[in-house]
Formats: sequence, C-alpha cells, structure tokens
Amino acid sequence: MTIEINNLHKKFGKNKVLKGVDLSIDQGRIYAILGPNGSGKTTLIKSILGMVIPEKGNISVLNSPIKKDWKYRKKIDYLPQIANFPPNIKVKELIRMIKDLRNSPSEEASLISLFGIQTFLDKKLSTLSGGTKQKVNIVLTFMFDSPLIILDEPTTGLDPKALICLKGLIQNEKAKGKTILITSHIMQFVEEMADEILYLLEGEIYFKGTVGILMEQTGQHDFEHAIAALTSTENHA
Ligand SMILES: Nc1ncnc2c1ncn2[C@@H]1O[C@H](COP(=O)(O)OP(=O)(O)OP(=O)(O)O)[C@@H](O)[C@H]1O
Repeated sequence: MTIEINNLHKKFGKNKVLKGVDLSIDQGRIYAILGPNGSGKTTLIKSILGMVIPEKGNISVLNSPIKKDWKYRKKIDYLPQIANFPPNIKVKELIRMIKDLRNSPSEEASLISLFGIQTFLDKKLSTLSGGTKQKVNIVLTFMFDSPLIILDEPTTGLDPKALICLKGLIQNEKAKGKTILITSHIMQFVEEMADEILYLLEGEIYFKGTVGILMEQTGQHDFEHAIAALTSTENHA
C-alpha cells in the first residue's frame, strides 16, 4: 500500500474540512482527487505531505507512519497549485536551488527541452507568463525520481502541446510503477488519465472507483455528467 489513511480529521477554526477520511492508495496507479471547490482536496494532499497537521487520524506513506518523521518527504515529488518562488531569481538559478535543497539525483535537461523552455533559463521568474511558470514547475517536479508523485492542478495555464507532453510524462512515470495523485477541475484530463476517482464531499470520501463504475452507478453516459450526478444519488464508497 503506498498511502493508508484512517479516520483523518482536520478543521480550520470552526470549519470542519475533513471529517473522518479513510483511504487506501495502491502502488502503480493514477488517482484523481475530485470534489467541489473548498471540499478539502488540497487539505488532504497537504496532510499527506505533512504541511497540514490533522487533529485526529493516521497517515502512512510507503508503509511508515508519517508522524515525527520527515524523511519520507524525499520520496514524494509535489507540484503545488500555487508555487511561490522568489520573483527575482532566474529559472536556471531556481532549478539549481531546488536541486541543492533536495540533494537527490535529477534529470532536468530532457524535461527542459521537452517543454521548450531553454530560452527562458536566463529569465527572471517574475517576467514569465503563467503557462511558462507552470512548465518550470513541472520540470522541478518531474526532474527527481520519487516513487510517489502528487500534482495539484497540473494543467493550469498549459497550451495544448505542453498538455500532451504532461500527459505523456505522467503515463511514463506510471509505467515505471510509480503512484500518482492528481487534483484537477478539467474533467476531460481526469477521464483520460485516472485509473481511479476519489470524490471528496462533506469531509469524506463519497465515492471511490473507476470511471466505468462511476458511469454505471450514476447511469450517465459521459463523465462530466456522471460527476455532476454523484451528489444527487446514493453512491457512497
Ligand atoms: N490555512 C487555512 N486556514 C483557514 N482555512 C483554510 C486553510 N486552508 C484551507 N482552508 C479552508 O478549508 C476548506 C478546504 O480548502 P481546500 O483548499 O482544501 O479545498 P479544495 O477542495 O482544494 O478547493 P478548490 O477546488 O477550490 O481548490 C476551504 O473552506 C478553505 O477556505
């Protein structure tokens, strides 16, 4: 089991976001974490990363409980939804900085040419377009070789060519036996990529299963409508 979560609770003030999440994530599959805005997708991801500390519950990553042991973070490649990097440094300096921080082997050259960002290496981050920044973030995420990859809204701002590259990259990593967790509001992307859907609602995993099972349970013929129908039928995980 790559990730095991039991009875996870997290609130911010009076706002109870996660209310007893139970979840098992198997190795070598692509999982899409879906749910309405504010349903707690990012909170769940950050709990797995140890960036949010839950009040209650247990999380194990790669067979070890994560409490009080931060070393497991090195085994996760994480693409944040909003990356706050210093604006005044150049792309190549950022790549260098992240490599030094991680102190793990990295393979950035092929990714830089795959996304065609060679000409931006000497540019400051503040001068880049949104899509180019996202390409840089993708390079920073995929240049390491960790068994678990977590992508929070990876498609944001990407043009079609970059989107195709991203999909290929994700499939390649899966073929190597890696486990991939993705949040996305782009249903076409999710349908194409995900082996399994995890739908968060009212602080719990409301549905867990394949796209096929989701369609069958909701009686819908397209994925977008099946997701929309989830909340109006009884489809508990
Ligand atoms: N650091 C924080 N302090 C206070 N409230 C927070 C904090 N982080 C998240 N929240 C609240 O927790 C709830 C869940 O937020 P979260 O970002 O996990 O949702 P999400 O499902 O990822 O949403 P979206 O689809 O909009 O990205 C929201 O109501 C949000 O306002």
